[in-house]
Amino acid sequence: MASVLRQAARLASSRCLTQLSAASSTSRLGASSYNFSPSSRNASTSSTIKVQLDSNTGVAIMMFQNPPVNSMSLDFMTEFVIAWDKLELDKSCRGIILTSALPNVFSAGLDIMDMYGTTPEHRTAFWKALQELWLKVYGSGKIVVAAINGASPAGGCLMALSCDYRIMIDNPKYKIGINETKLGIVAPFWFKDCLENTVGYRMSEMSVQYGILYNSAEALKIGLVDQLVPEDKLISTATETMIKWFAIPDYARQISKAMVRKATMDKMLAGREADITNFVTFTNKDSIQKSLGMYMEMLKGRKAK
Ligand SMILES: CCCCC/C=C\CCCC/C=C/C(=O)SCCNC(=O)CCNC(=O)[C@H](O)C(C)(C)COP(=O)(O)OP(=O)(O)OC[C@H]1O[C@@H](n2cnc3c(N)ncnc32)[C@H](O)[C@@H]1OP(=O)(O)O
Repeated sequence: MASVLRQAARLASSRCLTQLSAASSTSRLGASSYNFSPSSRNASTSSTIKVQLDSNTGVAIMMFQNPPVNSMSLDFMTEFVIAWDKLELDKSCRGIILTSALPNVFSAGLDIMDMYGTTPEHRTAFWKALQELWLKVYGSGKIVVAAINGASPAGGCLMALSCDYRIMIDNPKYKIGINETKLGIVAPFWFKDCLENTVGYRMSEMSVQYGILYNSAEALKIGLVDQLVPEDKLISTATETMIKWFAIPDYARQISKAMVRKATMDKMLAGREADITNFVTFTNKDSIQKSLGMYMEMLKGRKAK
């Protein structure tokens, strides 16, 4: 155990968890001191990411607004990481709620148009941006809660899986899951690892092969999300949940989080270059380009009906 703790302490000062100790101001706020007065809100906005930080509570809400479906394009992910870095450096921020500013969709996942018909250079930058985003969110010392207010397939699901807690609107029309095989593509190992860490080996084995998208009740049943709430209670529940987590001393929680996530993080960090090469090589294939093209056609055709 002592060696695990030493390792975790080393991790806490490593590249991906540099924010851990910086944010370790122990339990400044308990639930009783919660005050969400509008005057205490800081707002910062890029074109696709909107951030509201309440410096009284330490809760930041990061909203995706990349219409029509919050697809994770290179531009979106770049803006996400810039906004994320600002929050990480802000000591008044102890937790981040991820949600969508658009109706009916949390995120449609990776922007297919960034993978379809683009150059290898573009796809390299695209994949690096995705790795960066994931490393930041998954490796954050802050408490991160996903408030899932709509569809959340593939990359959208990965984003939710990278959080500490997932709350979803209780509505059967909203689906979440790792559905890549349905597009004729393969989710990389770290998508699969995040799913497996959350729902277990057997469930992820079925899930990634079939490319299953679960409705909200099914997602709760398998543990893909932690809680379902009515739409009008989503943000208040996410905020209250966050305040409860704030009662745990930051440093102890952060070290514990780092210990639990270390193996998954290390695997990605060690395989980062190979993962980029795999992605670019895989998406260079004619058959994969054809699958992506057909999927886009299907999406557009569905709309035309
Ligand atoms: C062996 C080694 C392997 C290494 C790795 C190699 C391979 C690559 C792995 C890549 C991992 C991929 C991850 C992904 O995230 S892939 C994306 C998966 N996403 C989806 O399947 C979602 C598709 N979209 C939908 O199901 C729906 O759009 C919706 C999110 C449920 C919303 O439905 P609705 O409100 O009805 O909107 P529309 O369907 O009408 O869509 C509106 C417009 O948005 C366009 N759209 C939708 N999704 C995407 C997307 N992901 N990227 C780009 N564009 C998207 C859609 O075509 C419509 O466009 P239009 O208005 O111009 O017609």
